[in-house]
Parts: sequence; structure tokens; C-alpha cells
Amino acid sequence: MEQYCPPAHVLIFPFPAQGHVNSMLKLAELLGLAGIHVTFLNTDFIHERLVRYTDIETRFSCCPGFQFKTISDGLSADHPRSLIKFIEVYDSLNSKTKLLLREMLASNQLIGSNTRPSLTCIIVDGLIGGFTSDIANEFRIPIIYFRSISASCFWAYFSVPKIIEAGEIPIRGNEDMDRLITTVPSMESFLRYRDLPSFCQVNDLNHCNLHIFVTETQQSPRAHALILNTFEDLEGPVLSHIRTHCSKVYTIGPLHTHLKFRLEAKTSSSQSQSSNNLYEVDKSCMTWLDAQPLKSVIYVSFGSITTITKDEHMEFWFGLVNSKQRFLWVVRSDLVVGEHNRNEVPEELLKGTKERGYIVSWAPQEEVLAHHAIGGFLTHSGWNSTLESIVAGVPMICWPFIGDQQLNSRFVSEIWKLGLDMKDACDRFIVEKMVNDLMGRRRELFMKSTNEMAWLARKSVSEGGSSYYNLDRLVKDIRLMSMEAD
Ligand SMILES: O=c1ccn([C@@H]2O[C@H](COP(=O)(O)OP(=O)(O)O[C@H]3O[C@H](CO)[C@@H](O)[C@H](O)[C@H]3O)[C@@H](O)[C@H]2O)c(=O)[nH]1
Repeated sequence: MEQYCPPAHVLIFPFPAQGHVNSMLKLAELLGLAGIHVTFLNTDFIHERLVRYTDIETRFSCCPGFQFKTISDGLSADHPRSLIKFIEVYDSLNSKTKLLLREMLASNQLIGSNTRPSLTCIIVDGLIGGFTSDIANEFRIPIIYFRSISASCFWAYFSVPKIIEAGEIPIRGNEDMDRLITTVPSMESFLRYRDLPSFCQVNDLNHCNLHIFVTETQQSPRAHALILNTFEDLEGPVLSHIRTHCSKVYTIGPLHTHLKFRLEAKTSSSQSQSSNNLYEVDKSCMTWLDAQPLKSVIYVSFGSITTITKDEHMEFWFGLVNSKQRFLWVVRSDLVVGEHNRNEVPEELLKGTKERGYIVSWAPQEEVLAHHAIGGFLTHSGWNSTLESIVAGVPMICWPFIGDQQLNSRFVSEIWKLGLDMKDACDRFIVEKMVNDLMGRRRELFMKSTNEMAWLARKSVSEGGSSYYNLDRLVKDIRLMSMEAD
């Protein structure tokens, strides 16, 4: 006789930012496809944007047990919620949202209807894992951490107490930027001070950003399991170190491809759509791309939170135009700090852009990277963008801005050999040279490694691959929890 298995119900709670919500929604959908009930908890602010720019009715129609719930982030309606206000967002979540979450759990508001089972576990973004774990413990609900960064960056944050103990941070001066950091196991031979996550590159070891990222990461072993958006062939050595501290680590990425493959298998369609946007997508760039020759366009995008100065904007713009390569550039309305006067933009830039460029304020990035006209990606090295480029087999020029991006760009260039690292430079001549190198002279150098890694990424999420297998294990683990709780 088959054993009765009570339905499982997972609460998923992301940190409220595009890169985090995007990947956790994909995880949610994968669990939904496996027949698990999912309640996705967004802040009101994020949910309002998601509903405005993503057709969520259609997106989640294949998961009948899926529901959204919202919670306040405790900030006023006119708060910018931008990167420079990160601490205010974080503090408000840790104080005000924490109380609301407790109330919602106490009054069963997160269940929704009486046909929905009670919560089996909470999957929380590890960046807000601390307070969520405290509450989950009060209600005796198991907690699983999800991190939207690479395993390598997770491991670097985890190792910070050792780095400090060895006196390797802070550094004495700029001359030390290239000094090797020797205390992060598996990275001893290539990790320089300048490659550490930017929050570790501080003079004050009590800096709140450093404190938050390190403390939250150090708490991970408290969780029942850790889910990472990566794959074994990409980060195997680091993952084996993480596994000595966290007993269950599920690597199930690249999530966007994993979801695409599972949706295609379920619906027998190859048109599966998996992007979740908090910005209005301008699809006109796809028509422009259709008219460009094979691998002739460099795609330029700095993700959802990077900002650049007017001077940096000019350096990139001149570099791109002077390279004489075709380019597609995402310039978000809030990318450049300070407005340019139309007559401040030199005529040669406007002319060069009209001839060979196309600018949008938000692109369908996954589709863009998969387009045959794309030959390179000038990126800020956010983890989602890095994975999307890896799967598409597109070599990168990395211009990391903040946080994990500094470390990602080192791995892309030095370890995985998937592109060039332009960190700490923003100069029109360097941009021009790097773009021409990537699109021309050095393309062949990268093609073998980008093709190989793209193949490994796809293999990992195909039936029999490591991420495919790990997702099935995660689903079984969750079902087992629901049986134990029954
Ligand atoms: O025009 C655009 C630009 C971006 N994207 C998507 O937006 C996401 C951007 O994510 P990511 O590349 O990770 O960058 P950020 O938005 O900057 O993400 C934040 O969150 C990430 C995950 O924690 C970190 O790796 C980054 O450093 C951090 O800045 C990706 O899925 C892109 O496909 C679009 O769809 N269209």
C-alpha cells in the first residue's frame, strides 16, 4: 500500500530587490511545478511593481497551489529604497516587518484558505535569515536559507572572521590592493584584496554593511538546509568547503534555465517565459537585434541597482562609440546620477549611437543574451547576469560595482576564463580596447571555455544532472518534513 503523504506548503520570503525576488520566484515556481503549495511573501512596494510589469496570472497558472501575500517593509511610500539606503531598508525589515511577520504567522494569515495545508517550512533569503529564523523557531517551523549570490561569495563572507584574525583586512593603503588574501580556503592563490566583496574593503571593521553580510552568512548553519543558485561543475571546490559547515547544501542552478527546462518538459512547449520584471520591458531591441549580423553586438547592462556618475556615463559612451562595434545598452532611468542636458552630449556620440547602437531603459535580458547577434556582454557582474551569460555562452567584460560583484568578476576572468575583468577602471580608452579585444582579437580565446561552461550549465539542469537531482532531493526533503509534522 502506498504511504499517505500530506501536501507540503512552503512560505518563500525574499529580500525586496530585483536580483533577489527574481531568483526566488523561479525557485518558487519550480517547487510549485513539483506540486508543493507555495505562498510567496513580497513587500507591498515590490509586489506593486511586479504586478505592474509582469503578467503574474499567466506566469503562475501552471502552479495551482501558488499564492502571493504581501507585507509592509515599514518604510514611507516616498522612500527611495535604493542601494544607498540599504541600511534603512534592512533595519526597517528587522524591526517593523519582523513584528508583522510574527503577527501574520500567529493569526494564520499566511495560509490563505482552509483547503491549503499549514506551513511545512519557510525558505527565506539568507540576507534576512536572522530575524526570520528567530520567528520560525518560536512557531517551530523549520527554516531553509536561500542565497542569491555565488557559492564563492558566500564562502568569502563566511571566511571573514578568519581574514580579520590573520590581519589581512583592513589594508594599509592603495599599494596593498593587489596583495593576496591567503586565508580563504580554496582561493589562496588568486584572491586579491581588490577582489573581496566590496563590503569587506573597508577601513572600519565595525562598518554596518560588513557586519550585516558577515553575521547573516555566519548564521547559515542554523538552518535546516541551504539552497544556492549555482551548479557543481562551476563551484565544486568551494562547495565542498561550505558543506563542512552546512550539512545540507542544495545547488539547483542556474535557476532560470532549470525552470525553463522543467516548464518545457511539463507543457511540451519551447516558448516558456520565465522572467520576472520590476521594470517595464522594452522589447523593441529584439527587432533591432534581428537586423544585426551574427555575434556582432556587445550588450551592456549594469543590473537593477548600479548607479554611475555623469563622467562615468561619458567614459562608457565614448568607449563604446569609439570601438566602432555595434552595441545594445540598458540605461535605466535611474542609472546616471544627475541629468545630462541634451546639449551636453557631444554630437559624435549621438551620431555613433544612431549608426551602430540601440539604447533601452530595460531589456528582456535572458532573451537578449540568447540572441544570435550578441557576441559579448559588458556587465556589472551581478550573479544573475553572470549565470545568464554563462548559459548563453556569451563572453563577458566585467565592471563590478558593489558587493559580490568584485569577487564574481575575478572568477569570470581568472578561474573560469569566461572574459575580461575591468574592475576599478572607467576610462574611454580602456572600454574601447576591452570591447575590441572581446569582440575581435581575443574572442577565439574565450569561445572554447564559454561553450564548455554553457554545456555544463545546461547538463546540470537536464534530467540526470546535478542540479536536477538536487532539486528532486529538496522536494523530497520538504515532503518528508510535512510527513513528520503531520
Ligand atoms: O535590462 C535588464 C537588466 C537586467 N535584467 C534582469 O535583472 C536581473 C539582474 O540581476 P543581477 O545581475 O544579479 O544584478 P542586480 O540587479 O544588481 O542584483 C543584486 O542582487 C544580486 C543577487 O544577490 C547580486 O549578485 C548583485 O550584485 C546585486 O546587485 C537579471 O536577472 C537580469 O536578467 C533584465 O531583465 N533587464
